[in-house]
Amino acid sequence: MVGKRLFRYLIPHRKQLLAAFLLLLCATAADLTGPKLIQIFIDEHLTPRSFEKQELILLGGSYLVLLGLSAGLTYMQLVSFHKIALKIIQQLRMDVFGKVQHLGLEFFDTTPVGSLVSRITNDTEAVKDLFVSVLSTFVQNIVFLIGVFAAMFLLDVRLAMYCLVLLPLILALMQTYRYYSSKVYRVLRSKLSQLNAKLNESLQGMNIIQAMGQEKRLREEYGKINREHYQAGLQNIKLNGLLLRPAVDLIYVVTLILVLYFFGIQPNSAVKIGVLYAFINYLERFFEPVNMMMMRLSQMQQALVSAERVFKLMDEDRLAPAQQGTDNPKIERGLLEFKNVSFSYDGRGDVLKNITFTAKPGQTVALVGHTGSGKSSIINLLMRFYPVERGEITIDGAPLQTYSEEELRKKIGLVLQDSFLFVGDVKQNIRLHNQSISDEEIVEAAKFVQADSFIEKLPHGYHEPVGERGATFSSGQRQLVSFARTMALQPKILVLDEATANVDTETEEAIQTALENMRKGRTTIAIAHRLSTIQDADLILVLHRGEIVERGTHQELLAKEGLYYKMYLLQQGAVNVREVKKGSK
Ligand SMILES: Nc1ncnc2c1ncn2[C@@H]1O[C@H](COP(=O)(O)OP(=O)(O)OP(=O)(O)O)[C@@H](O)[C@H]1O
Repeated sequence: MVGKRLFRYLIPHRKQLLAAFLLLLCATAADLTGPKLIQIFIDEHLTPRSFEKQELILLGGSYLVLLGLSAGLTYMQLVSFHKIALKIIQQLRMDVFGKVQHLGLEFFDTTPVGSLVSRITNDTEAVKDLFVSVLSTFVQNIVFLIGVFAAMFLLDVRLAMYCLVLLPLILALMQTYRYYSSKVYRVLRSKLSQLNAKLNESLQGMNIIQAMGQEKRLREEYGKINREHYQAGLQNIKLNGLLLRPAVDLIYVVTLILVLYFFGIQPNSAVKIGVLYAFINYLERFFEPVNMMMMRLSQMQQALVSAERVFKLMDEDRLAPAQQGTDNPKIERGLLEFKNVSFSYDGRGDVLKNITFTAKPGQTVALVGHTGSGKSSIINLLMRFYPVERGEITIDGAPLQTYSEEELRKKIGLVLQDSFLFVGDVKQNIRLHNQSISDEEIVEAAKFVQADSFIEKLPHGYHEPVGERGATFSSGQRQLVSFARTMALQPKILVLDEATANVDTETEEAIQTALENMRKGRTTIAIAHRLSTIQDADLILVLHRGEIVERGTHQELLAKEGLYYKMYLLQQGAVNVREVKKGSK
């Protein structure tokens, strides 16, 4: 199964493969003719003591030419096989990377990032070995073996027939090795994956780890997996040590003794000494490729286990929800409706229950509620990160799932609490490699969200380098850059996960002004953690355990004296609220 799929990757390269194979044949033929020439030298010149100069020059010259030819052809075939192998692996990596990009967030919720990295890098690397060294070694050595056998038959049929018995013995040995080693390799690869996952977790959360003094615990956890990895590695080495070279060597020694006993040491042996020399030479050459193959068998097994893991990832069916139908509606106005939407991440408890609301074009709808009440889940569905299974979400009257990915991403701008910046510079982070956005539009977008003033002050302005995750920028600055990025696309609908905590007053003011500007004229769905920022919202939805328990404007909700009122009270302090209420009456 795995082998078949890997084989499919070879098909586009069949012509190059054939050429490499021919080169290999020629190289092997050149290599194998050597002992034959030496046999002629021993039997026809050395034993009868006939040293005809011209014949000897011819023989010696041919031997040298053969050596040169064999070296040249070997080089060429090696390069050819490696080229094919590298191309295949390049394709495999692209395929698996492409697949991962289309997986749904549902998949990422349950798969450690480190283990994915392990599959895309380590496992494909192991598969590369299969094509780079295993395949060429196997093809080469099988050809070599056939050549050795042919030469043996030409030399002495009887001797060669005896040696044929070796083949099933060696195949049985290979099979036994494969059976045991695949088990060990599976453990080994999964431990490596776990090591990477733990490493990733430790590096990602370094600030928290250091702040909470978790270094020792994580070191211990990492150490535990590392020990298990070592144990599996040790088992593997023992298996290799026992079944690979030593077992083959043993067969070789026994065969050698038998051949010498039956054909060599007998006083009136019918076999000539030159033939015996050449035969033993061939026998040695027979075991050379067998040993090579046995050594590669370990790599092959490792590669097959890795390929199995890579293909499992490629077969993953938790895909990101895709467009359905071919209507290709366009978002023109920004009318957004949730109709009786219920949702569960795990198919057990509902985290959203019967959510129904309408955001008219240009309106701001704010989502408020305690932590875990379902605010982000509403956004996750609206962004089509998860499929809507019960109820319906429509935009401008068309169901969400009928929109193309491109239309959704272009017309719905998302600003998350934790702004993610890519490695590159500020300008690239705003443009995100969208060539339809001009430099002027970038500056315009930055000005629009008040990011311009801080960017201008950076030593390299818009070309200021950005490191991984934008770690050298403050959270407020990251937020402003991500606002500019969103606004550069001029979205029709804005989805905001408000994050104004942890920024200085000046930046907060800039952010608030930016948000106000951004919301103008476009439908906005905003998660508000601080109720003071959404008082002017057209509709406020108060969520509690996945349900909308209250809805209305700020004043209406205060008048109700329900959950919103209590939340507001907590945030503002009791005295202020009473004043606010009095003022509103
Ligand atoms: N990816 C997920 N997989 C499974 N359950 C999830 C996932 N994300 C959230 N939940 C659960 O869904 C519920 C709603 O979470 P959600 O993130 O929507 O709340 P929230 O109101 O946005 O909270 P907060 O204000 O803390 O961000 C919670 O009980 C949470 O445990």
